[in-house]
Amino acid sequence: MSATVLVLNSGSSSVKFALYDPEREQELLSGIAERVGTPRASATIRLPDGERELTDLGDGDHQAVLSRVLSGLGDWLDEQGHHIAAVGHRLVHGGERFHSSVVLDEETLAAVRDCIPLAPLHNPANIAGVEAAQQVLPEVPQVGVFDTAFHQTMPAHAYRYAVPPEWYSDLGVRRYGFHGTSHRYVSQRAAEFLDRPLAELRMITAHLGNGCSLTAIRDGVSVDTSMGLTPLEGVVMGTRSGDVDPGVPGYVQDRTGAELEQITLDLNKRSGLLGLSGVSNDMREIRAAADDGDPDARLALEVFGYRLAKYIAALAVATEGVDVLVFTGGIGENDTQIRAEVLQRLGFLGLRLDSGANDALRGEPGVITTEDSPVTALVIPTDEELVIARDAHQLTTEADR
Ligand SMILES: Nc1ncnc2c1ncn2[C@@H]1O[C@H](COP(=O)(O)OP(=O)(O)O)[C@@H](O)[C@H]1O
Ligand SMILES: CC(=O)OP(=O)(O)O
Ligand SMILES: [Mg+2]
Repeated sequence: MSATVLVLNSGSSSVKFALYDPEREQELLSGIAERVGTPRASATIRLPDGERELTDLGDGDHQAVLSRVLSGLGDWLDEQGHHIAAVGHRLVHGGERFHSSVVLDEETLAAVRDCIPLAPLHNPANIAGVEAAQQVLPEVPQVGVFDTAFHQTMPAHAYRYAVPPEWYSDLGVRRYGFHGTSHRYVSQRAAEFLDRPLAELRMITAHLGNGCSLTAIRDGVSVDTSMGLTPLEGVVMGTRSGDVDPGVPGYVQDRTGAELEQITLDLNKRSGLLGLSGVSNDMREIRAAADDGDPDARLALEVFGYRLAKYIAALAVATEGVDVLVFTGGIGENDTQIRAEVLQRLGFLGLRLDSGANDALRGEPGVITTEDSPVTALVIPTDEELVIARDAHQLTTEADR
């Protein structure tokens, strides 16, 4: 029987999962469950020989979904001679407590629960995933891999906000940063790709997916990042506003009488590319609309690109100059136009676009600047699930080594 690692990314309405062979670092299957928490929940498992649809997931909660997915996989696992030796969970917020991944026992899980107020939109669903896995696979160790952990190296001048001191001391109001698993992975892969020691590179990584964030990396560690207390701060995202004047929610409340909760939801779900374009939160659809001449879609793209370049230049202060700029995430890996625009705007920092190389690169690693460019920009596909599988494997086999 070969030991595999199940990776779970449990959101409030969807659960993404993947199964890895940790020794070969190979993904064996992946899948997604949608409309989780409703009786209409469904799941798709992508196996090497095709897709399998699972419906009839009971009441559709995290436990029912996971239990059905595992029973649906049972035969296949047996046939292949695989068993699940560990489960790795994406956990969004680990507060100041977690600087690295951790085996989830009663004590550590309680500490993750303590972080719920910091991430009320993410942590409860993540924890529901852990509890479901504990129920369904009671003998199997569970590991938590935090979005925030990689950023715990930031200096105080980068993570403190200029707000009343008890907001920090009593409430934990500070910059935490997110997508750390992705920033950590692509920074290491970029150094390997360039065959240079990571510790010597002043690097900025741009994770551009549905959520978007940038990280300044020096000596291989995060020294600043664009997301803050929550994943709402920073650059423009699919549905999130990124930075706005902190006076905006109060102003909107005064003018409309809307509840703060609703305004926060609007900033998270009805803003960003979706809010500006009025078309979609999906970059491909916005591009298509802009190509058809839609002025709002064009403006959305301009704001997105401008704000991205502006933020990269700001983070160059944290790295004290830039050697390497990395693009990743669905947009960073595939959208050649946004990469070209950002590089053109940042020409003054020493980025020289190689248009041919850039246009040719979609979803694969590669350099997109010219050979004489003082700063190297490259594309590195991210793989958060692989990192979670690696960490889960390492932490659960360490004791045997
Ligand atoms: N070929 C493409 N061209 C431009 N954008 C793309 C392309 N493929 C995916 N994207 C964009 O990537 C974003 C999703 O990124 P992804 O990393 O998959 O998201 P998530 O954060 O959910 O993991 C969407 O805006 C999508 O439109
Ligand atoms: C924390 C965060 O922004 O995650 P995502 O990009 O998956 O929404
Ligand atoms: Mg992704």
